[in-house]
Amino acid sequence: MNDLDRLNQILQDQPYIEGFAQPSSVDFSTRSAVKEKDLKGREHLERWFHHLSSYEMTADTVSRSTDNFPQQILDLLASSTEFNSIELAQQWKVDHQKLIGAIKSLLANEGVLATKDVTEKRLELTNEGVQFANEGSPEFLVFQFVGTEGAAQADIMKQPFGKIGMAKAMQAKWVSVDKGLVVRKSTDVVDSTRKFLESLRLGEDVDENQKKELKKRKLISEVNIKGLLVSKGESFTTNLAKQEADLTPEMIASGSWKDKQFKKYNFESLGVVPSSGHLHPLMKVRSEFRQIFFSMGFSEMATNRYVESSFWNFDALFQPQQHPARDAHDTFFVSDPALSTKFPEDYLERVKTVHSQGGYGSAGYNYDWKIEEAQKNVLRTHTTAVSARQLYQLAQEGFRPSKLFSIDRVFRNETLDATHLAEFHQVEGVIAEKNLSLAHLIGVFTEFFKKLGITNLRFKPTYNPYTEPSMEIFAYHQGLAKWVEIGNSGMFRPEMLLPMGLPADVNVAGYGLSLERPTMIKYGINNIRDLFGSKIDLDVVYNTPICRLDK
Ligand SMILES: N[C@@H](Cc1ccccc1)C(=O)O
Repeated sequence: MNDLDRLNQILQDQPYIEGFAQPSSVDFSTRSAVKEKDLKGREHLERWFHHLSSYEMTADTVSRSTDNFPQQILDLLASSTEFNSIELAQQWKVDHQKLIGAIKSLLANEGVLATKDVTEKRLELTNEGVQFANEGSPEFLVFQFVGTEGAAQADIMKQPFGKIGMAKAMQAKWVSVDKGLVVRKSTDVVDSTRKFLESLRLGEDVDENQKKELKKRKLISEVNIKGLLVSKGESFTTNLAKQEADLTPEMIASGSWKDKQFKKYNFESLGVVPSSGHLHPLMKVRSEFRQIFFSMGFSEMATNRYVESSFWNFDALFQPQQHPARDAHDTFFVSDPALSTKFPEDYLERVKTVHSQGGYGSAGYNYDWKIEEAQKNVLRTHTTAVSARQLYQLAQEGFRPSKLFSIDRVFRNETLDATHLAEFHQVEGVIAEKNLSLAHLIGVFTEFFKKLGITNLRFKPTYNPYTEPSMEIFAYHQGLAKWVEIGNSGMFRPEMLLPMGLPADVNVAGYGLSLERPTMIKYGINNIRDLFGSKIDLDVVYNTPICRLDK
């Protein structure tokens, strides 16, 4: 009889072996299973052949498939009164927790099972116990190491098992030492420590004295295992009807609900996490900035104008028309509508004059200022365009001391990299006050950044077309251990303010910073493209904390 015939014979004699899905027909030449859907092909077959050749064909020697656990449990109960889950797990050689899971799933069917909690004391191998069971006890390793030739005690001591192993092997009289040389005293020894550990691991019992010794060596410890004593419930069945989770309109219409079994409500189960909106990290930091501005008496400017004329974005800010920032390399020009047509006429005239001829004590730039250039629409390159409109407005309404801020998007035609995007957010503050000095501005910064937790500021002179003097603001970054630029600032030039109609003794200080940089620092994000833009991972948005505990 060849293997295939043997297998088929067995299948005929014993059509069902617990825990095994059985192949109904086997193509031996390819060793693959055919016709049986729930066979995991080759792997399963291999277990069959292994089984055929090495064991008696009894259910107990087959390690159980967990596929149909609940049904296996019902079948077992049908022919017995009760079982203890801990013992059954051992008998079936399956993970106790998996068995408990299957029992719990059956408990969802009311009355099928009855259970009682049981606790059993078990001996479990400690980590060291597991190691000894796997690799051998240290005393045995020493015995092996010594070999028939003997070994230097110093060499043994260098081994990880050396110290304990030596002591135990001496005690057991397996080895002896003479002038630093360790030799075997016995020819044949048995690593009983390992054997006992292996037995305990398999759930077999060992002699009480041995247990005591292993406990003393901290190789095993007693643990309480919680299990279930399971018996038939008042409506026990081996044939579970599928339980419906939902009562559907169709069931009501057809009346089929009357014959259905419904799952019990589980009031213990956790609810579905409600889905809700999440603030983007940038918006979280923006709201922090807003609160700081509000607490310092600032009011917010309207920033709902992404498309701005060059006039407000550049000209009103005394930025000459040939300035490189106005180049298409740096600025996005809008093609439709390409031009703005409405400007305050006399103000536009005054801006033209201050650029081309000077005035208010300034020599101007002395060039041919063209309205066509000022009309060109751009995506605003800074929120200072918003500030310019607002300051002009302030002059029209009649000057009053004002503290204004804005936080919104700006656009620059940049090469994208880890720290640059073509659109980002600016945080901008503007303070208009009579006889305001640079000292006031520094005072405002100090206060503003203190509220952000940044106390160490330095200033460096810089150039902006619209401010004089201008300063870059630096802060010491503990993490990077260096000074990093955090903002740009300055006192707006009279060439910008006086044409607007602001009184001559009014000074206006302004400062700007990006929203992205502090957000990246606060949330530990290294690449700006992880924070903003089309490639952002939505999980970043879902998972960033509302509240951070900054150091
Ligand atoms: N607009 C400047 C910031 C700034 C605002 C106000 C005054 C001075 C500088 C920038 O884009 O960096």
